[in-house]
Amino acid sequence: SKVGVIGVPIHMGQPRPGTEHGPEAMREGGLISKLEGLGLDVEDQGDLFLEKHDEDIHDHPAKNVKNVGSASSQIADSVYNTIKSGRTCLALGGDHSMAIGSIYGHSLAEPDHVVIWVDAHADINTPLTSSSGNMHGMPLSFLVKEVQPYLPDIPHFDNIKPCLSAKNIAYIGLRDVDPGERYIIEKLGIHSFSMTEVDKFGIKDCVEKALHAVDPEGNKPIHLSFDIDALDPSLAPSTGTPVPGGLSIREGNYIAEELAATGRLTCVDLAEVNPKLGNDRDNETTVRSAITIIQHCFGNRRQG
Ligand SMILES: CN[C@](CCCC[B-](O)(O)O)(CCN1CCCCC1)C(=O)O
Ligand SMILES: [Mn+2]
Ligand SMILES: [Mn+2]
Ligand SMILES: [Mn+2]
Repeated sequence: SKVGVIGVPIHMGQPRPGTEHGPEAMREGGLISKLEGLGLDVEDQGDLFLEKHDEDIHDHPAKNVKNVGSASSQIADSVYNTIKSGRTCLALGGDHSMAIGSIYGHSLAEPDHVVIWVDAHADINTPLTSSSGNMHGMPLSFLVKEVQPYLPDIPHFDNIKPCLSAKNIAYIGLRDVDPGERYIIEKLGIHSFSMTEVDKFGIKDCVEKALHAVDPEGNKPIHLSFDIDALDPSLAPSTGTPVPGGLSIREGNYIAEELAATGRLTCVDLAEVNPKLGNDRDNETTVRSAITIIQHCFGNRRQG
């Protein structure tokens, strides 16, 4: 099958420089040849050239809205075009604000797609519920229709429209959720399999329940937004917001294999790899984990 790889060198959604080097780190780790080794037709589109802007709004609760808004439009165009060309899209981050554009672009091509969000965090703060103002903690709030009444005006996001229903999202791996996010998740009934559920039910049941919850008929295109910090920090130390007690590589691989097995995985984000954090060994470990997850999203199976 055909894959289109897009580098998304964005870091403005969070304060720690380095996520803009995530795509190149994954390429240097051999990602493209490993995907080709799976027999895939891989088109590496290189990194998006994200326009740089001087921020013109300084009193907004969200930081860098102009740069993130501009990047989101560019990402959406690129993801849309990739999917419309008949390729599964692989978007390499870059911080998780990249998902605003990747999910919106996916929804333009496949309006009824569902989202599996694998992350230590819920990333659904609004600018008003966020205590940090960092937009990598907000992407889903920009996309979920039911949250819109709670959002303040957000300049520079005119091109991004809410495109998701709460019932079409499921979380796996949560273990650091802010109060405002918890309120939104409960109020909207967003399906959530935190590390508690992973421990309680095991990963097989969590994946099965998550998929059934968002797509009971098993016929919708799937968007996997995978934040590398979903994995245990021992597996992904080079990331900006690590939280102990994360997914094992076996659990991460299992999620990827099961989504791949549906044959409906249409867009994959791999977010929050920051090669500037930690030492070389930490970088290698993190990049290797990211590549392993991606390989299992695209057909590699532990059974052979
Ligand atoms: C949990 N929410 C955080 C982290 C967002 C992580 C984004 B991701 O893309 O990596 O998942 C953290 C907010 N906390 C900061 C420290 C004090 C308590 C709140 C936020 O800044 O909104
Ligand atoms: Mn920078
Ligand atoms: Mn996270
Ligand atoms: Mn995230």
